[in-house]
Amino acid sequence: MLPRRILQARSALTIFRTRAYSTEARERVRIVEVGPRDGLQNESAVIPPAMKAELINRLTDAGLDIIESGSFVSPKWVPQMAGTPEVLKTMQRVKGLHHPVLVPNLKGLQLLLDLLSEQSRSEVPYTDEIAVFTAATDAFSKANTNCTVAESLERLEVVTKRAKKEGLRVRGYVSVVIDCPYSGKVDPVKVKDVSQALLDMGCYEVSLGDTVGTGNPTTVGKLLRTVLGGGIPASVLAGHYHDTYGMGVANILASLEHGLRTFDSSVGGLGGCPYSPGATGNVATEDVLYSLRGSKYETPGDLNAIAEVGTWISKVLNRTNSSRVGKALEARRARAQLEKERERDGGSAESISAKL
Ligand SMILES: CC(C)(COP(=O)([O-])OP(=O)([O-])OC[C@H]1O[C@@H](n2cnc3c(N)ncnc32)[C@H](O)[C@@H]1OP(=O)([O-])[O-])[C@@H](O)C(=O)NCCC(=O)NCCSC(=O)C[C@@](C)(O)CC(=O)[O-]
Repeated sequence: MLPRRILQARSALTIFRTRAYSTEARERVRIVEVGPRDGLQNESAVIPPAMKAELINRLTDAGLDIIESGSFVSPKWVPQMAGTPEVLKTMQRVKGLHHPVLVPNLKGLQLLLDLLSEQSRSEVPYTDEIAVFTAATDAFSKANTNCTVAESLERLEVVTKRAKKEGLRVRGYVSVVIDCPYSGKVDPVKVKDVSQALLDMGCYEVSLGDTVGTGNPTTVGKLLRTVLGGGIPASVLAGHYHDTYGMGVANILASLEHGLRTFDSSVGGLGGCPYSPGATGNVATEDVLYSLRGSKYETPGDLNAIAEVGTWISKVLNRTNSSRVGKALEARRARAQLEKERERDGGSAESISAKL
């Protein structure tokens, strides 16, 4: 990992380049980095707030501008997300960046508002955005938040209205948009109806969660045709695709064809879902960025720096890096390092291959 100052300079350069390119006809794709929330919530160990803040800082330094940073949910339900207030207080905050946090009910919102009220007006707020979440099936909704979809929508309407009154942006999630681990195939019409309900209550965007990660371009395409055909514009939709079957990138490319321009991803492919047994993490941020390299789409962040974060957090968590691109870049870095050592030490090509 490079020193933070160098990374900061590099991400400033990325931002500069991004601005420079913006006069050309490249279309901007928004990336919502969900590793520090969706990723870490699924680790068997409870991660200390300082390490979560460190992950967020490294992702910020690597040039990502929307980083989901925690949850105000019951610590009895998801102990891994306890300590979110400490995370928000200690992470570096940069004006203009967003750090959405998940809020399931009024109690969670009140805890967040109490925290925000500790700040002076001149400070960069701990966060300016919450994410509310529901599902397309009652079975998943009950497992995740102990209420039916209809009950959750009632609950979230109150939360959304109050949050907006307090000046917060509200993003919505619909889980299990393709398959539900408890009740099987999901009707796309149900996804459309729940998405519409979230938009009607004031969410600025709805993220469609293939929680189980069973979707492919055909099923995701069918879903999007139904949702878009129901009158919801692509500009208010995001794709949140778990990579269980390795279809995350393919589903994003298919979604781009349908007009979506916002995608959730997690560094190193961290994550899963505590209420979806067997589901793996989100599509890796590194894989998404690499898949769009050289295309007409412009993405935030420095791919190499993000890949370094993926390597670092995978080591810290003692898990395999799930990003194919991250692993390939790491192997390339290791090789370059060995070549540098050879040049320095005058070692032979054979000794390098032996080390590799
Ligand atoms: C919604 C509840 C709270 C209902 O859970 P409940 O048990 O019905 O709630 P309750 O109102 O009866 O309260 C039970 C206890 O929790 C406390 N409590 C109640 N609310 C809060 C709160 N906000 N923060 C802290 N504490 C809270 C409350 O005070 C009480 O404490 P006690 O009296 O027992 O000591 C619970 O089910 C819950 O927290 N669920 C969260 C589940 C979760 O975080 N899931 C993962 C995120 S969703 C996801 O990952 C999918 C997504 C978004 O990524 C998209 C995709 O991939 O599909």
